[in-house]
Amino acid sequence: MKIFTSKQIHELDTFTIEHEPVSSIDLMERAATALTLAITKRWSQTTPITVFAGPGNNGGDALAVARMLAEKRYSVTVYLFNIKNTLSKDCQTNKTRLQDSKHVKSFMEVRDEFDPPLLTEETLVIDGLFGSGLNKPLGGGFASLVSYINASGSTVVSIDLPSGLMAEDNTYNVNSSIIRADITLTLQMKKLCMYFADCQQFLGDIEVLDINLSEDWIKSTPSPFTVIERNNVVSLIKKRNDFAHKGTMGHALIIAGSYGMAGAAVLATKACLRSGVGKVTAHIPDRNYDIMQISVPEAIVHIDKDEYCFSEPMDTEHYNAVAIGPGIGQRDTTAVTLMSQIRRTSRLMVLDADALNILGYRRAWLQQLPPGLVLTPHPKEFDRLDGSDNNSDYGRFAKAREMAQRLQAYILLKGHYSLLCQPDGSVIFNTTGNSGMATAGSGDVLTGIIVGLMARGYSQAEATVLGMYLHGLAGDIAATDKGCESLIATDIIDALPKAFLSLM
Ligand SMILES: NC(=O)C1=CN([C@@H]2O[C@H](COP(=O)(O)OP(=O)(O)OC[C@H]3O[C@@H](n4cnc5c(N)ncnc54)[C@H](OP(=O)(O)O)[C@@H]3O)[C@@H](O)[C@H]2O)[C@H](O)CC1
Ligand SMILES: [K+]
Repeated sequence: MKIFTSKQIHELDTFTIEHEPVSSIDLMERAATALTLAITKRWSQTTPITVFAGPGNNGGDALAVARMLAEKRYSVTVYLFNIKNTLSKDCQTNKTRLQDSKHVKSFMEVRDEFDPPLLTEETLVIDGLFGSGLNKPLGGGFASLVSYINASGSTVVSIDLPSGLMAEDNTYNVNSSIIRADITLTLQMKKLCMYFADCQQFLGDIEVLDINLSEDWIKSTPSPFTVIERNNVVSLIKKRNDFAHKGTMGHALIIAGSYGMAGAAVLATKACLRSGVGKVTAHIPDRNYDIMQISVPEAIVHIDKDEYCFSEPMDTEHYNAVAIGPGIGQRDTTAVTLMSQIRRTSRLMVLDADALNILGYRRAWLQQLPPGLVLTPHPKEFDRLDGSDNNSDYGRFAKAREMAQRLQAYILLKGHYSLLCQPDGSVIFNTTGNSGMATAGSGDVLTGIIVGLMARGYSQAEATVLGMYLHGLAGDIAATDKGCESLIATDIIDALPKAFLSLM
């Protein structure tokens, strides 16, 4: 599924109006009908409703919704903010239609002075101040109104977007000037900001309302940003050959787990074995030998000459894919060995955890990375690689996208919605997964899955897409059983079989 920018959605709007054809006011009426239905489904006629409408089409939607609710005998009070004395054409038409309707309890057009009405916990506020046409953070009277609504304790339904929230980049926005909605009823499709963790505080629950904008336009218009859907993943899954044996199903090498961090190696290795690969070799320091042999009898164990850490590069000819990083630590020996391992490895490679921290603390080395690597940073690891404290998820996303192009790497930025930035500039968002997966070892599991899939014959793009989807899906399956609070990384591994099966 594609994600479009607000500028593109505006074009989609115009295209639909021309080609369906439908008049712009009728399209607004369609949107308002869907919005009204979503509201009446949730709240009964006894709910007192206060509608705040802005001067653009978001406000037009709100006025139409107010009229429809009033006609359904809801008690509706409406404030239309027309500070500049200009309303969009459809907003103006809906103002007239509202004034002509006999059922609206009270309608007030605000030109300058505004005495905020009493809002209680019983009030349902419909926020139609600004939507996708917002062009800068709210200030002045609008910022005060937003703070007033947020402090009121009323339930807030936002139309299309919480007013004050930009559809894409909120890096320089002012949090106190953004509506904190309980529900956002967004039109036709989710906007980019809805995939970022730091915007969730404003959005509440999101419901997407289909208003039948042009399917043809949506199909034929490219977007660099997409969301993985189940059918994309199902079509990626390779069939196993009936005559397969372990020698033909790929051999993964996992370099992980310094002394004291054996668990990271164990988790990555187990997850790798559960991802369909033929064989897995774990390269670990001597001290972790028994732990690995006992914990994962299916693994082949290769011992480093150092008792405690990764200190000698491996010959990787015999492997199909290599993962380096979980729990390897950041000793200087390991750092130097990591670089020489990267240089001499011609196989598909995923770098995670300490491998990324080592690079993050020696950023000059980034220039030496070969193209085609898979990097799986969480936000802090990414910030180290990037050398800055990114203070917004959009900012981090934009930089990861740029870095993936610059390094020609596949950067899988982990988060509530993990996203994969590809060397060609495209970004794929993943929506499987849950907050229970924010737990130690979860990332090691993902690395194990990805290296297993690459060893099994998937390309970097396929393995990362399938890997992040499966990882999240296994986490969701595990959470139905264990709940989010108690979920641990091992539960994700244990749910991998069910996750695979659900896609077959
Ligand atoms: N395709 C769809 O999904 C449909 C969407 N609809 C609704 O339309 C809005 C978008 O409407 P638009 O008129 O483009 O924009 P807004 O209503 O969000 O806002 C425009 C007005 O807001 C003023 N503005 C912008 N930023 C600020 C600010 N920081 N402070 C004060 N005022 C601001 C702007 O004035 P300017 O003079 O700055 O241009 C405009 O007056 C979408 O969100 C949906 O709700 C359709 O109804 C159906 C199809
Ligand atoms: K809004």
